[in-house]
Amino acid sequence: MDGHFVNNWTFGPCLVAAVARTLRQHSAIAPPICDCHLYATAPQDWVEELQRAGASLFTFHLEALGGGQCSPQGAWPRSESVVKLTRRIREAGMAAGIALVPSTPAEAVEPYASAGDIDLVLLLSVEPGFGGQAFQRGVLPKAAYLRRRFPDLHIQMDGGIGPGETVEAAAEAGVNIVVAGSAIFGRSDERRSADDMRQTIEAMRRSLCAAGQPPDKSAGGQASGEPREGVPGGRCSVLA
Ligand SMILES: O=C(CO)[C@@H](O)[C@H](O)COP(=O)(O)O
Repeated sequence: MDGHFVNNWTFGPCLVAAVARTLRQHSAIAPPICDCHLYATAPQDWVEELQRAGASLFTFHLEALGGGQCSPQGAWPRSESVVKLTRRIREAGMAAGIALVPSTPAEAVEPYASAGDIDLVLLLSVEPGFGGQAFQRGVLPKAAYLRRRFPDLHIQMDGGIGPGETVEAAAEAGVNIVVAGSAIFGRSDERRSADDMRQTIEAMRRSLCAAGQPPDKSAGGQASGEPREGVPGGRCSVLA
């Protein structure tokens, strides 16, 4: 958070570097995932610095680059500045993600997902800026729509998600990565809370597998359904 795109400030590359170092030492996932979601007006200014800091996933807001608007004819553009940024992110060796605030429709990201410009779409399920807000169920149809259109795409959801109803609804809509703040940090049962959410997502992936959507083995999918060629699904992940 840069204090411009949202009215809040979090941290920059120095802390990302410290987190990445800690992840390399302690994460059970090798190589670890260092997921950076930029609430920044100029995400393009941070690519190389975050790559050097150890970021593995760089997600920026489509709205920051003016990409959340459709044409008067109702068409969603594939903006050159967005494509250029996704290329730079990938050339720097990171996965590229596009984030949408709750009011930006899923269609806005379709041109990039269709063209294979991105690895992930992040759907915010709260207004950006602060943790501890209530989950907005209205974003669920966006996830379901994107999952139908792009079975291979990582769909991440962030905001107001915790064990139980919210993670279940997200998983059912096709989300395969959830980000949780208050459901994990500052709780005495943080491990249980994270495990619980992970299990919910994995169980949903398993049932989608059974219905013909097996896991993406290349991404380390853990669902147990028999993989069927050409019918992908996402890796189950909980990021905190
Ligand atoms: O950055 C944001 C919202 O701006 C989110 O990442 C939230 O901070 C997640 O926290 P909870 O909603 O899970 O408390």
